[in-house]
Amino acid sequence: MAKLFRAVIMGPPGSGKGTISERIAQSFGLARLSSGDFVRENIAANTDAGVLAKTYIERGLLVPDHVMTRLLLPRLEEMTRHSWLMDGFPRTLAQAKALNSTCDLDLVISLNIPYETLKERLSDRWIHPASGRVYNMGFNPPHVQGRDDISGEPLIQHDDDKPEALVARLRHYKDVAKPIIDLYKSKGILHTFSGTETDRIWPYINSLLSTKIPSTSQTDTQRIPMP
Ligand SMILES: Nc1ncnc2c1ncn2[C@H]1C[C@H](O)[C@@H](COP(=O)(O)OP(=O)(O)OP(=O)(O)O)O1
Ligand SMILES: Nc1nc2c(ncn2[C@@H]2O[C@H](COP(=O)(O)OP(=O)(O)O)[C@@H](O)[C@H]2O)c(=O)[nH]1
Repeated sequence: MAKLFRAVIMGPPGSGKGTISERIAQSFGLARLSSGDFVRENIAANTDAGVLAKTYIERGLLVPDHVMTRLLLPRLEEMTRHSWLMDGFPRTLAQAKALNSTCDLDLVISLNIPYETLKERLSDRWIHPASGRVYNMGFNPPHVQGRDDISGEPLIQHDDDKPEALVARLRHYKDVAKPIIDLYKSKGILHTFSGTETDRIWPYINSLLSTKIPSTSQTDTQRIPMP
């Protein structure tokens, strides 16, 4: 069996984690895992962790570490035979340490995008909540305005994507991400990509990953459902 590959993508809100994860999943056939999707699925399914998580998200807070690890680590342990890319976890040093004790990461991608760019992108971000598909009215608009391309269902905007919420979110990201980035740097697995356009960053990520994992066909792409 080919060696398994485990990676994490980090970056502030709007930095392109979701967009780039999707491209990586399509090009390299990794399972794409999103902590935000897991949280939302657990809320929708009314699991114990989901009910608890909802009380924090409603107040605009991050979900506490012990709830996140209870939600995610068992899923990762089930994925012993998959290569995967995780978006949105770890978001704190405690989460990074918990992840460390579950698996060995091969690579961490960190996106470094200027504030003005993040602000512009997020004010124009539209999401299909059920699938997590993300659109931008300029960069990748839906075929029909306000509707998801695949399901035709309505798109929504998150309140915390509004500029007034963004400054606080970015400050928070910088504070909590620094020790995580330092940890991965010290392990020699951190790769940082800077720029204002995903299409210009993507070729560098693509060529880095090409040296680490073999390309597979797009049909191998999977979005992992809830257990
Ligand atoms: N690792 C985590 N730790 C704590 N809370 C989390 C974590 N991942 C997700 N959550 C919670 C809080 C988030 O506001 C919510 C949705 O997450 P997510 O989909 O990643 O959206 P987001 O809007 O916070 O991130 P981004 O804008 O960077 O895509 O779920
Ligand atoms: N204009 C523009 N928008 C982009 C670019 N890359 C991503 N986006 C959009 O910016 C928003 C944030 O991207 P997303 O992948 O959701 O970032 P995340 O919050 O880090 O997961 C989405 O609406 C994307 O469609 C880019 O290069 N240019």
